[in-house]
Amino acid sequence: MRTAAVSVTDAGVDAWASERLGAARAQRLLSLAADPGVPVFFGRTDGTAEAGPDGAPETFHIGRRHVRDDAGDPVVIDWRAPMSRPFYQASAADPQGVARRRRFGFAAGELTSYEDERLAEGEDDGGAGELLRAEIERPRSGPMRDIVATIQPDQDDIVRAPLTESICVQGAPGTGKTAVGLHRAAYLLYTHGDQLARTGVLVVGPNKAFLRYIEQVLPALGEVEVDQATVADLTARVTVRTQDAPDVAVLKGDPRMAEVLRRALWSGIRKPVDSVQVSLSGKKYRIGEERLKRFVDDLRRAGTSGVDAAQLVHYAAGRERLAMSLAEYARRLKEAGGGSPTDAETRRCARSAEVRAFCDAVWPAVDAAGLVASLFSDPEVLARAARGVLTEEEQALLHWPVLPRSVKSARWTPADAVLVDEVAGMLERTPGYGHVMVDEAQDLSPMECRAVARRLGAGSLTVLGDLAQATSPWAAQDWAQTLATLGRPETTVRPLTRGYRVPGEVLDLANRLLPTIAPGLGAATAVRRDPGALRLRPVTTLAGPLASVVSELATTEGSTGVVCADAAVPHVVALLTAAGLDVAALSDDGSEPARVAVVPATLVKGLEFDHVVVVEPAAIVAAEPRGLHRLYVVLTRAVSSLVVLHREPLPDQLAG
Ligand SMILES: Nc1ncnc2c1ncn2[C@@H]1O[C@H](COP(=O)(O)OP(=O)(O)OP(=O)(O)O)[C@@H](O)[C@H]1O
Repeated sequence: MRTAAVSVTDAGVDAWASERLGAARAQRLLSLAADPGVPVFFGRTDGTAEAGPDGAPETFHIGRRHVRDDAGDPVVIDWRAPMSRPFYQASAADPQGVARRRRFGFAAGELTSYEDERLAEGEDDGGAGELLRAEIERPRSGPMRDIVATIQPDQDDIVRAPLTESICVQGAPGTGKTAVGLHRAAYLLYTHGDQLARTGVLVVGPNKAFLRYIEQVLPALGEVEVDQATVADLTARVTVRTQDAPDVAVLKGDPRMAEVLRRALWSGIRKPVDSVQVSLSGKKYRIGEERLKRFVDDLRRAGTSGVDAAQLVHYAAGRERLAMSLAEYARRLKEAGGGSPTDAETRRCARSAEVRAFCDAVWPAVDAAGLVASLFSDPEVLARAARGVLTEEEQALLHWPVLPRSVKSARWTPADAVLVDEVAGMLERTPGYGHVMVDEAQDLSPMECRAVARRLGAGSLTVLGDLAQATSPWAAQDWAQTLATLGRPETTVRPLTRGYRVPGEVLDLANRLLPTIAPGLGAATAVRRDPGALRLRPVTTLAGPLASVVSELATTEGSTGVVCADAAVPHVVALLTAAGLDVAALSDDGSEPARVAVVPATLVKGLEFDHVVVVEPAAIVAAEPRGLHRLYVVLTRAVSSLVVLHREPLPDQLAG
């Protein structure tokens, strides 16, 4: 196929055609470029004799993309094609026409092993084969890998759900939520490529370190047309310079703020107090006050009380339509007098100085950041918009203690940026994607959910998260509220319960926190156990034991994360560096993590390391209000081994 693409000859029709052909050929070659580290296929299904044509059993190889032979017949089937489905879904109980399933093991592009399940003879490994274990335990370096070779049936159900279906996946740590979400995006792009190429796919993640970690997965799957962003990226309309205190952040993330902003915006519209004279192709027409009032009222109603949110007239569009209403009215007057003004003349009238001046007076142009700044700067302005919605104490929390010299130079916070974006979304329609995937969704505030919902348009949603890992102060107790605020209240919540990442011994430890942090939420069951995976080490001094553990791990293949309370990061880096170890702190600028990385506890969510050393759990718990939730996240990052070093006693819940 590569040779055929290279040898496409340029018939030399014209320069434009040649250029297009060249671009198409380059694109095709890119899509055919093989990663030498991954095989052309990783699985095979042999059909039962009856299932094949002429009674002969059919054999399919399954791979990352389809491959044809010279005659154009398929030799490898794309994992996303309907024909590949039995590879993922067939079982001894429901063989789906598959007599034997074979999985291949590879290392550095070389075939190293294979594993068979003779489904026709009632034999299947229940998704716990050696190859799955080997794949999970393969040492990690760099970004996240795809799991196409070993997607499990419950995961596959989610990956292949129809595009129109919005899904919320509630899954314990390491159950494959992120992996499943990304594979779903790849599946949807494959299955509905034309539609999604127009509307796009958006992946929303918690921070840059996380996006960096997942960014390679989709290109590795052959999909490149996906935008990846944090909520901060999506709402970057003002320069964020500082953080809010937690109580202020909670208030600014509260959905009541949307009502306050809505009122503030639309209450800026004033009643016309006089008639207006407009000119249309050289003649002047007077429009009476009552008629002007009706124009304004009708448009305001269309902007504030539509039956369907999608039909609401945006503020800026309302302004344009008001100008057009005046011009159209003048046109009708002129026509009644026997004139026949053209569309261009009518539009010119709508842009005329008199009409502009009228619109500026009754329907003033609004700057989103300016509106939020005026609310925070002027208690009276805020009180008018917030009366009956926020208490006086709450209003007081929102006031800026020091007024900024300009809107631009204000000390905006991340929560403010979301509010500014909310206003911008009322001013003008925000372009929406055809599918939006939100990871770590348990941490979004209601106002952040609204920001994501604005990008959703008419599309569908994949929400991934774990209520037990909710560390933000506005954390929800259940998914209903989040899904409603994301604009898809009817979304079904699907649990994933098999833990792939974390060995059973480590998961058992972390699960002891669950009754306290998320009562009622089911614990995951680990697919693997390893007696050596967990070491709890009380110590009297930190420096020596830490250096010796880390230097021991540094000699192993794969990645090591030393996780500690954020404030302890410089100290831990200094201790390890003084011991001659090559370590670096992980930062949130999206740069590549070091092979041995010191990771602030608040940045570790969604990431994983072959080996994790947790330093002083009590300090991690003490650092924030939802510290036990944070500790649960921290304890569930290890693929192969977890060492816990502590001078202070472990939290009571962990003592088993
Ligand atoms: N079917 C699978 N085959 C092989 N590896 C898998 C499979 N499912 C998940 N994994 C691996 O398990 C690890 C955890 O997956 P992932 O990060 O998607 O979990 P998660 O549910 O998002 O976890 P968390 O909530 O802790 O962030 C990853 O290394 C992933 O590649």
